[in-house]
Amino acid sequence: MQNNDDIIKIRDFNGWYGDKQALKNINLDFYKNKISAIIGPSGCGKSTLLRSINRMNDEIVEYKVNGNIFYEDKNIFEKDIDLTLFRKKVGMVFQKPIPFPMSIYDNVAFGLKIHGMKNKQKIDKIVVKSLKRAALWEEVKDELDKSANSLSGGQQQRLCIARAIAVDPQIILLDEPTSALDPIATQKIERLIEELSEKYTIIIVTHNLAQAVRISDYMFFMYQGELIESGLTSEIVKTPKVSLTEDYLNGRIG
Ligand SMILES: Nc1ncnc2c1ncn2[C@@H]1O[C@H](COP(=O)(O)OP(=O)(O)OP(=O)(O)O)[C@@H](O)[C@H]1O
Repeated sequence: MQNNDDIIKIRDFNGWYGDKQALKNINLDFYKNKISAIIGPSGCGKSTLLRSINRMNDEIVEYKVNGNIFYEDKNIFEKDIDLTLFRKKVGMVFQKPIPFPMSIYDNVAFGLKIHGMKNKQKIDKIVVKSLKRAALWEEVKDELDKSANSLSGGQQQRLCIARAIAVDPQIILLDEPTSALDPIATQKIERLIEELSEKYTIIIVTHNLAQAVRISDYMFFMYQGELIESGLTSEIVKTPKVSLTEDYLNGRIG
């Protein structure tokens, strides 16, 4: 793993919901322009870990952490961090595609306007580019003014990805992005994720082991709040070092 550039470093990291510890002494690196999959059985802490990376869990009052997460060597818990700017760089896509109740165009332009962009031509250009990158352009180019709610679930998820891309992130966090989608839409999103990794760092939480094996470069297997094993997906799948990982891969737990 040493030959890669790390973009996120997590060190001695713990997270609690009230008294319940959800993350236990997590230490790991996520690498630039790679697809990293966080896997493990339900309740093992995958989403909590993902939502800690862009401080999304700050919104949960009883959630407390200690330890450190570094984004490009800057501690994300430092007081002077500009959270809006930080989340622009570390975007997130959720399990259920939830477009804003507005047009397709406005959904993608939304973040740009929030961040103060006013030049209509520039916004138009980025909207088109983002929809193309999210592999949605061909399907929506003649109906940009239509409500985003008129799109199918798979199209809505690609729209949410376009919305995340529009503000020029470095990292895209995806929390079970295909679990509400049918197999064809899932396949499209998987192909898209692979394409996106050329430009972005992708961290995906999935309970779908086959999906993690198909698309990820690195795997992070969690169990009961702990990181049990991590490494190249191809190596972990072939020769897991820890028996718990082997049990999970063989469907004996989870
Ligand atoms: N808002 C919350 N308040 C209290 N406990 C929570 C909260 N969110 C998660 N937990 C608990 O923290 C633990 C880890 O949950 P988390 O959602 O991170 O797991 P997960 O691996 O993503 O699970 P799943 O695959 O089912 O989504 C679980 O025991 C869960 O019940």
